[in-house]
Amino acid sequence: MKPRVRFAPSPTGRLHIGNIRTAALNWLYARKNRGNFLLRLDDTDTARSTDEFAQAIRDDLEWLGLTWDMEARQQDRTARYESLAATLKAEGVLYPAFETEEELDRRRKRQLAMHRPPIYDRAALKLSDSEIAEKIAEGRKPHWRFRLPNTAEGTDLAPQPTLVSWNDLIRGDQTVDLGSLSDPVLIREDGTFLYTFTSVIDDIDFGITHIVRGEDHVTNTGVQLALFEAAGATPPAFGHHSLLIGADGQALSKRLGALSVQSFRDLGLEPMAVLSHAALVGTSDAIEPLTSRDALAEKLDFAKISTAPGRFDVAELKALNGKLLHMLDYADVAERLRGFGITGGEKFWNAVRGNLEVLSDARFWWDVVTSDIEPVIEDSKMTVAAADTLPPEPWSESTWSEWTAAIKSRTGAKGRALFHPLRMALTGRESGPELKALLPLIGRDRALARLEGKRA
Ligand SMILES: Nc1ncnc2c1ncn2[C@@H]1O[C@H](COP(=O)(O)OP(=O)(O)OP(=O)(O)O)[C@@H](O)[C@H]1O
Repeated sequence: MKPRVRFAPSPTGRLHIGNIRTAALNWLYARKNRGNFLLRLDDTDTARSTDEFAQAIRDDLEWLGLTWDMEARQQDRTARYESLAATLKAEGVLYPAFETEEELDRRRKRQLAMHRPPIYDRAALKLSDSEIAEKIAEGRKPHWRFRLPNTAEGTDLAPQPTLVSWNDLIRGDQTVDLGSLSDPVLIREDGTFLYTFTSVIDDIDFGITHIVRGEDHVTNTGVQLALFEAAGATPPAFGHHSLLIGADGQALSKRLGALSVQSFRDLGLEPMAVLSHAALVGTSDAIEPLTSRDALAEKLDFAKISTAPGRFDVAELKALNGKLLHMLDYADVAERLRGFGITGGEKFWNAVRGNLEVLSDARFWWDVVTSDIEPVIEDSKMTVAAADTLPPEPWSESTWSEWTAAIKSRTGAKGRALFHPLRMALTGRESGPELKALLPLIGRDRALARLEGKRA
């Protein structure tokens, strides 16, 4: 069966590199196995979800080339959630509870003081139908809890150790003890649904075959497996990857806006560099740039994903971007270079591509070869000799070695003493692209003037 996977962000902020890792692993899995990738916007939290964030998520995914075969928004599916909720309420799988946050907090503190685990005591399950009706008549609104299947015959309501296991695609055998958890609230007092519930219904309805997400969801998976069963559905396979943390160990959150895809776009980074980094960080593969999504998909192997948290350093991403640019052919970038006003063609691109961090850096070297710069004369004896021996045009890539051989025999200088003053005079910079490639692009008039210390 073809896999169907999904990426399910809440539209409550801009996607960060950790979210992108989840999106990339799912997308690449679908790609590798010729399956489908769904974008699901988990916007049941209406207070924090916005259309602007939803659109920004689409834009970021498109920029990365992570296209989707179908989109769903949870807000559009309320009728379906309500209908399944009604069934589960009638079956007693969902039950009403009326405690306030303060009351629950008091109980938790009491349990902790008695060295008991602070799990919900199921007091609401003891309410009779008439007590419930009375509270509702008083205008009180219930929230609804999922009765976890963790009691044994004849043990009343006391939770018993109840192990739920699955073979995780990434972490291997996993077990969650439903006996150690509170019955989760799935419907709030205002009637809105919580993620645990809506996510399962959507995964059933959309025929999701593999759920790949961050390990922040491992416990959730135990509960959701029980929910799949309560809804009479076969659960999909699950894989939980480690979370990414920032270089200084900080957690990432959409709400904080740190390390967002937008910030990478603003820096001028290439989508394939971001995608390569997102897919390979925290795996046993070296982080290297790949120029195509298909090549990245071929490399995907859940067995290679480490369970330790991955560290993300933007400096590494920038270095990766530089490596990627070095691999690109002129045809890949020609149009964008023209957009920067660069008309130097393939020769210029091949000369400078190894010295760029982001593509727009090419603009600087374009100015070096076509506009006036301030030369730096470090060693005038050397530059005078260089000006004297500068050969006539036409120039080629061999001009540089012929010319520097002539300067060397005239001055006796070699190595750095020979090359550094020439570089400083010709480019005004300590380092940069190979001069044998730059020199013909700079041209004789400009080179001569710069060697004479003139702005040219
Ligand atoms: N730091 C992270 N590293 C890797 N994956 C992550 C990270 N944070 C979230 N994810 C994954 O991103 C997907 C989308 O999750 P979600 O929308 O809840 O993101 P979030 O960043 O945790 O959001 P928020 O900060 O708004 O709660 C989930 O599958 C989640 O596991």
